[in-house]
Amino acid sequence: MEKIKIPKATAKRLPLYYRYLLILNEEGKDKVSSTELSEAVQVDSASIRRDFSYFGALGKRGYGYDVKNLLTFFKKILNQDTLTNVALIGVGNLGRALLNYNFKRSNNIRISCAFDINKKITGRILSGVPVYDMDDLKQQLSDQQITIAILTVPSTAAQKTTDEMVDAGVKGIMNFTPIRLSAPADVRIQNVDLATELQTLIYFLDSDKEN
Ligand SMILES: NC(=O)c1ccc[n+]([C@@H]2O[C@H](COP(=O)([O-])OP(=O)(O)OC[C@H]3O[C@@H](n4cnc5c(N)ncnc54)[C@H](O)[C@@H]3O)[C@@H](O)[C@H]2O)c1
Repeated sequence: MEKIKIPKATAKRLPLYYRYLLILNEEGKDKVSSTELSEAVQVDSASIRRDFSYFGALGKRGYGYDVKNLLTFFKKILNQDTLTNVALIGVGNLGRALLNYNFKRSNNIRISCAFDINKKITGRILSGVPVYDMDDLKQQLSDQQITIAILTVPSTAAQKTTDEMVDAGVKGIMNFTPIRLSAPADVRIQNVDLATELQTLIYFLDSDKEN
């Protein structure tokens, strides 16, 4: 499939659209208007129309969008036809919670291997996922062709493990540690920070009160 260059903000909204379209499809709905989509995913309809315009004329004026067509299209663009295997580094409190969470139910993502340095857990299978020693990182990632990893090690080990992951060919890191990692430019890092998200929420609630 031809790669379409789309703005980052649009790319972020794609999974939202996809999830809602799945629901509509399950309900047996054939078409959806941008207004209906807008209410469901909480994105203004002008943005929705603009987002969809990047993918060509998918909608017809006065008719709305064809749900099945859109689904087929998003499936391809989001790679939902293929299962993506990811690795988890650091099987502590947070790591175990993520292992327990079955990503596959809503997305085609699966944590297929985990790594740790703690000999008490390496060599075991937790929540159906084998936990390997960090010494096996390079070999396992290469064997399983994994280029995406979730990082849940203590902050003191964050940069060291990042260097190891980069050396093992990782190109995308979901970073749960509070450390701002340094990595080569071709490695994408997505930082996840509950505290910041909560602070944003508090900020919005406070400013709602003022208005
Ligand atoms: N982003 C968030 O919202 C959020 C929330 C909670 C925790 N965190 C962060 O997530 C990280 C993990 O937190 P936790 O509570 O699960 O910690 P934890 O101590 O329970 O688990 C860390 C695990 O990493 C392993 N580990 C240590 N050094 C390692 C290394 N060099 N290589 C591989 N594995 C190694 C440990 O053996 C342990 O199993 C911390 O950095 C914490 O600050 C982030």
